[in-house]
Amino acid sequence: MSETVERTLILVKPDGVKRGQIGEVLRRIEAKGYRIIALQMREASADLLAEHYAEHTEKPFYADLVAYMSDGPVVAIVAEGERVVEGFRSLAGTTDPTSAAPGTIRGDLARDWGTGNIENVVHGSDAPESAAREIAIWFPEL
Ligand SMILES: Nc1ncnc2c1ncn2[C@@H]1O[C@H](COP(=O)(O)OP(=O)(O)OP(=O)(O)O)[C@@H](O)[C@H]1O
Repeated sequence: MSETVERTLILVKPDGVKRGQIGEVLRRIEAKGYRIIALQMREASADLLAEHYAEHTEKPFYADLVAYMSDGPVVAIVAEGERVVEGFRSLAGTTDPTSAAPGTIRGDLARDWGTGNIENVVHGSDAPESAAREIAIWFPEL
């Protein structure tokens, strides 16, 4: 890897898997020009989610977040490319799908379903340091 090549951890969350959006998310990652270097479908255990969402375990929405993220399999993806961490956040759009810009994954593929959860189809690491931490959690073999 050259010095500017980064990796990021992307999840297609259970709502995206259930709604048949795996292919569309992969298509957008590849259409942008990032390389998919690892991919797996799995159920996220409570322990894995506690590690992944370590910064949120004390938040009032944490129990609902775990219920949402455990409600079916997720697809974990490692993508690679120059500035891919920032680039995928830009493809994903803002956290709240109602206000996420059209053209983004969340803006185009998600909305508020009245469940009380923010169901927003994808996760993307928010910084190169979190990407390294999250990739080690989901893909310890990498
Ligand atoms: N106030 C909230 N109420 C309910 N769920 C929330 C709330 N804030 C965040 N979440 C859920 O927790 C996830 C992680 O929150 P975070 O603030 O890290 O958002 P994000 O960085 O946009 O999303 P992600 O980390 O999944 O890419 C969100 O994607 C959403 O599913």
